[in-house]
Parts: sequence; structure tokens; C-alpha cells
Amino acid sequence: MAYASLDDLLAEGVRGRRILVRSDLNVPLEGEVPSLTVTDDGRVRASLPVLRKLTEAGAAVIVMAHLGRPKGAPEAKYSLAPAVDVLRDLADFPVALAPDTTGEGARSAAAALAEGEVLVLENVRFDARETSKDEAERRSFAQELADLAGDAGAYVDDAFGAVHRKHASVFDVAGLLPAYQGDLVRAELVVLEKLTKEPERPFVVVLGGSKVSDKLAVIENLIGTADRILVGGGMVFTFLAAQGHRVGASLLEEDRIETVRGYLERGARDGTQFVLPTDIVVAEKFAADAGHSVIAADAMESGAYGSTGLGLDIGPATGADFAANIAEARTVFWNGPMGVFEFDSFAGGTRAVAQALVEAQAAGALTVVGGGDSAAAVRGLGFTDEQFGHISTGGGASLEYLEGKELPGLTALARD
Ligand SMILES: Nc1ncnc2c1ncn2[C@@H]1O[C@H](COP(=O)(O)OP(=O)(O)O)[C@@H](O)[C@H]1O
Ligand SMILES: O=C(OP(=O)(O)O)[C@H](O)COP(=O)(O)O
Repeated sequence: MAYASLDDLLAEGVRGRRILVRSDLNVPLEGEVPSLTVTDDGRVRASLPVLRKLTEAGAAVIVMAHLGRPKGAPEAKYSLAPAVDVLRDLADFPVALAPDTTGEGARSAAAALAEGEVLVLENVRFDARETSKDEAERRSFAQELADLAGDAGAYVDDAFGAVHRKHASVFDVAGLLPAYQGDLVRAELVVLEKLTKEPERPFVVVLGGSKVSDKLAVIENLIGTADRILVGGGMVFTFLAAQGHRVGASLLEEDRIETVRGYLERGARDGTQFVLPTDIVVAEKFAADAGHSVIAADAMESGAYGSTGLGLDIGPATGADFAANIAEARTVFWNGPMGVFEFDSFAGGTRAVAQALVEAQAAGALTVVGGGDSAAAVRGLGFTDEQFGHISTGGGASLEYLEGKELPGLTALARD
């Protein structure tokens, strides 16, 4: 597919034009409203270069972004305010946050926006039409967004982490304004292309995290592509259940158990080995100070917490086994923490996998970490970006790209 780039837009000239930019400012937060703080500013930093280029060229920039998964209405805990505070600190141009997304506040702020200034709209997911399955609803919201840019407006998609979403601010708006690909999206695709075009083998994919149903859906096409898939994080329990084990009160997608059983069978047939945990750190409750113990993965309910126990990390034997698998790899893609790394007691598995990637990279393998929380985890555990081949801002987006799926955010930008 051919795309018009940000540089093409700059060559056309943007001075005095209002340019609508989709950024991924979906940062991890900690604390409670009103003192939420950003725990990893990677996505904000990654969004800066495009905003800088546009403001330096004299554009008035309107940023659309989401944070978390609010249910189509404003909710204080999903406000973009903490992300915008970080952006303001890092930016050398003025940054304001609109009080709403396409309401009167956003409209008057957009109309008053001057050359070289940035206005961030409130969370696009505060409007249910953003994520609606109904095309007409999404289009009506996209039209309101496009109207903020006006007749001379243009659209730049720089939100790599959201290119797999068929949402109004990612997909539909691209049909209403001249559309361009941002530098972050472009740079991410260069790395991913390298990963998919004949990856050096063994090619090992490590999957974890909590967006279990999203990720179970992508495993299918990795079977036959990856040599090994190491399964950690919240996904583990649907796999263990598929093997007939009980998993206490851990995250479980009951209606996917059969599907996962099918994956295990297909993996055995098509040459993709699933490597599953042999031990799990089981906790009495979801809390930083929860009592916990290491229990065999096939007997999770045999411990002190019985059927109420929560699997919150892979165990140490599994961490060592995953590390050994990663050490044999020539290409590694990792998305999703192995456990609830935000709590020290359940960060061991994520630390073991991160350390193994660092060592594999040092030994000449290509290692790629994808995903907002995965990136936050490796940085939070003290690793640096330079120790990996690439830290991608998009987890689900990278996975869907690896799968060979069409990404709506890219299709919408394609030109003949
Ligand atoms: N066993 C588990 N149970 C519950 N949550 C988990 C488990 N393992 C990992 N997580 C959570 O997964 C979250 C990250 O998941 P996800 O958003 O899918 O990753 P990414 O943003 O890297 O794509 C983290 O907040 C982590 O606490
Ligand atoms: O955090 C994101 O994706 P990721 O967790 O897969 O990296 C993106 O901002 C997309 O968010 P979404 O998965 O709620 O659509």
C-alpha cells in the first residue's frame, strides 16, 4: 500500500491550517482522581516529534486521543489531563486540553487556535460513537472531528498503537480529510516489516497481559508462523482450563476454552510449540500486599487459597523455562506482561522474561517488545530502551500486523 507521508503534507504547506492528528496518549496511570500520575511517558514522548514538526511549520494542531476504555461517556478517571500535563512539560510549544471532545468547548478552542499551538481534545472514547459498530454513527462523530479542522484541514494518523481499531478517529475521519501517515506509524512499520519478512529462526513469540480476548483472537494466525509461543499473563488460565485444569478465581475466558483447545491441537500439527507455565504465583486477593505462594500450574486450587486463589504471575520455574526458550531464539516478539508487574510480589516473571530478551539481544538476536504496559513494565523494572532491538508503542497493533491482518488505520490512509 502507498501512503502520503507527513513530509508530503509539510511540502504542501501547513502554515495557518488546522491539522487533526490522531496520537496514542494511552499512558499507564497510578493513584486516584484527582491525583492520577503517569507511570510511563513513552507514548507521549513518541508522539512529540510529529507535533513538533507540525507546530514548527506553523500549523495549528488538534490532537485526538483515547485513554483506557471508558463506556462512551465522560469519566474523570479516563480524562486525558494527566497525559496532557506530561506533554506540556515535554513540549516546546503551547499545549491546551479542551474541556470536551467535539462539544462547544472544543469547537471554540479549535476556532481560536493559533499557528504553532496544540489543542488536545478530551478522550475521544467519551463519545460512544467513536467505537460504535454502526458506520453511520461513527461517521457522524468523524464529521464533527473533521469540522474542527475546517475546510483547509488535513488528517495525520500517528497513533500506531490504535491502527488496528476501526474507530471514528482512526478510520472514518481519514475518509473526510486529506490523510497522511505520521512518522511514528511509519517507523514502527519499518521494524515490523523486518520481523515478518523471513524472521531468523527460531522465532519465539511471548504473550501475556490482561486483554485476554483480544489476544486469544490473534494467536490463531501466529500458529505456523512462530516456532514457539510462550504463554504468560492473564491468558494462561484459559490455556490451563483448556487442558482440563482448574484455575481458581484467575482471569478466564470461559467461552474461549474450546477455541484454545483447537489452538493447542493445531500448534502440534503445524509446527508451533505452545510453551505453557508449569508453576503459578497464586494470591489470596488482588492487592500489592496479598498473601501468595507458588503452586504447580496443574494443581492451582490445591494451595491455601483453593478456588478463590488468583493467579497473578508465572512461577520461578516457568520464568527460567521461558528464559531458556528465549535464549535459543534468533527473533523474539514479546507483548503483554507475564504477571501483575505493578505489584513487586508479582513482577518476577516479567523481570525474568525482560532479562532474557536483553541477553538474547546482546547475543545477536532481534528482540521487539510491543505494548503500552509491556514498555512501561520493562522501563519500570529498570531496563533501558537501548537494551532491546525495538520497543513498540503498540501491542495489539503489532500483533495484528504480525498476523498479516488488514489494519483499518492503515487501509484508510492508503492511496493508489
Ligand atoms: N495474571 C494476571 N491477572 C491479571 N492481570 C494481569 C495478569 N498478568 C498480567 N496482567 C496485567 O496485564 C496488564 C497489561 O496487559 P495489556 O494491556 O494486555 O498489555 P500491553 O499494554 O503491553 O498490550 C498489566 O496491567 C498487568 O497487571
Ligand atoms: O494500549 C493500547 O494497545 P496495547 O495495550 O495493545 O498496546 C492502544 O492504546 C489501544 O488501546 P485499546 O486496546 O483500548 O484499543
